[in-house]
Amino acid sequence: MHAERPSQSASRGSATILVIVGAAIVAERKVLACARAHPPELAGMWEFPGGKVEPGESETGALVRECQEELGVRIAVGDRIGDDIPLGHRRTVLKIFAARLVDGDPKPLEHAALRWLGPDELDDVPWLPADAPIVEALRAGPWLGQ
Ligand SMILES: Nc1nc2c([nH]c(=O)n2[C@H]2C[C@H](O)[C@@H](COP(=O)(O)OP(=O)(O)OP(=O)(O)O)O2)c(=O)[nH]1
Repeated sequence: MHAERPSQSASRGSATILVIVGAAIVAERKVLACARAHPPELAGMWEFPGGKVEPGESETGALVRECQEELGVRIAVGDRIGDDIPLGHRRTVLKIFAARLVDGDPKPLEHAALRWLGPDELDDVPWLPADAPIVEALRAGPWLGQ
């Protein structure tokens, strides 16, 4: 037996990689998009709800916590959508998961606005640039009934 190698998603060399998780919450063939309220350089850009995975937290656990904090809903986390997306100059990676609502109606507790977008409406909002491959995967994939 070979010894198990350390997870490449958790570390590269000696430096820890910061993981940001986002939820593509789908209901009735629409996905929930959220307008950032802050910081000023990101305000008005749209994203998937989520945030940083805290030390000791699982990616799924972080996503459930962030959606509770940001939207006041309970979600069930499903499959990954797309690949890991490197973010900016830091050792940060974005991972998006499909999700569905289990309890509650999303409210913009931390965002400037929320919109449910069908497959023909995905270009109606200015997404954060890093989200472009995920938007394309949603447009082409099965999640919105395509
Ligand atoms: N949540 C989220 N963040 C994204 C997406 N696309 C993208 O580039 N980002 C970037 C924007 C931010 O630089 C970073 C997430 O930071 P954040 O401020 O939402 O994370 P957080 O809630 O844990 O942070 P904090 O305000 O509690 O410090 O990832 C996305 O679709 N969803």
